[in-house]
Amino acid sequence: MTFTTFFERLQDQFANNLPFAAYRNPGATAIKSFLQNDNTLYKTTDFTESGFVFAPFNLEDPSVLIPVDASEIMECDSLDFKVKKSTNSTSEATQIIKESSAKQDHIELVEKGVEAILDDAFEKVVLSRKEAVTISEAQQIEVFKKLLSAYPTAYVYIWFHPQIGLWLGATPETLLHVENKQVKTMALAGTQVYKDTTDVIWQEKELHEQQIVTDFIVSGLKNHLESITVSDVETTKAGSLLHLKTHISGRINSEESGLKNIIKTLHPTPAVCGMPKEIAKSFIIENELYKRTYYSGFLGELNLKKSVSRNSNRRNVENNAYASIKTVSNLFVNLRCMEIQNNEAFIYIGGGITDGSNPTKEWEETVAKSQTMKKVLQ
Ligand SMILES: C=C(O[C@@H]1C=C(C(=O)O)C=C[C@H]1O)C(=O)O
Repeated sequence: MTFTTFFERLQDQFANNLPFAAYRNPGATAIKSFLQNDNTLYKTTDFTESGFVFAPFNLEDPSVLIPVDASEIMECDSLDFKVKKSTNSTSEATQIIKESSAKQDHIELVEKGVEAILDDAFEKVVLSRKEAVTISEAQQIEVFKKLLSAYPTAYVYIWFHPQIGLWLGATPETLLHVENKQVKTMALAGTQVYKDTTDVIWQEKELHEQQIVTDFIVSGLKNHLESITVSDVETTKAGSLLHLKTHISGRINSEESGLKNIIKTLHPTPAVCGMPKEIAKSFIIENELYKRTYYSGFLGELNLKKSVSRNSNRRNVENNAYASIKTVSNLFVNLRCMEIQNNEAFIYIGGGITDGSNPTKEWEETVAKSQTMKKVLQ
């Protein structure tokens, strides 16, 4: 399908108020989409269903599914398109007024978090905020094109359900990649602004907050996986930011260790919640000044059947005999994202707090992270 037809179909789906998800995997050129045939709000009950899942931060709230069986699946290539530059409509004056109270509020929230850590309530907590930016209504699907163009190495998506809303993002963080029994994930944390090099020095605070994430993931996965491998920690670039990343992989060791149990063990990881998980989660729900809903939840392909041919040299007919079906889930953490309501975009941004956190610097980190979305709203 051509890029133009693909986007016309997305636009029609949106105009008809029908649910859809469109996305491009990190580093890929194909853009895929699920267009749901009806406007039902389907939910996953145990992550055994097949489709596109959109799950909240708090799994006590429902996870939405666009089922394979109720959808048309389309695909196009993103190689051949250019994005038009448009002018920014946000008034600087309004931005400044909104920012001054937002800054004070976030600093106070972080101070509260640091105090709780010093009181030994927990070791790490990720604290976040929501910021409104005025946009023109016509921009909605155009913003997705801009994200595709600006962030080739991120997982870029647009997701819509008439009963939930419109979300977009360009996230650097994989929650889980599962192919049959093979599982891959990552520990991503620690942030600094990219300044022309990835060869940078990391402070103790960042190394510590990222190590908490690695340790949590590895110890949780030990109950579900065998042959676990953990890479060295590396610096990775996400837009104009740098993070610390460790790759973790292994093989599911028993039938009981299904996707549901692995998701429940990992999500939300200390990259977006904290350590210990449940205490940090309660602190977030009680103290953040808004409800996260789907920010820092996860989304992506759930239990899709994909056929793989074992020998690409054979002719088509024989290929079929050699093809096997694998079950693939490709889930990403919903970060660097926004929710669009009419002519307002709500950007969601947060950062990891430990005993070494400086509240003003944490505010600045959220400002830097907000640029990932603001860049495509200008
Ligand atoms: C919470 C966010 O990002 C997470 C927190 C990070 C940090 O605290 O340094 C870095 C990457 C992400 O794991 C966000 O982007 O909103």
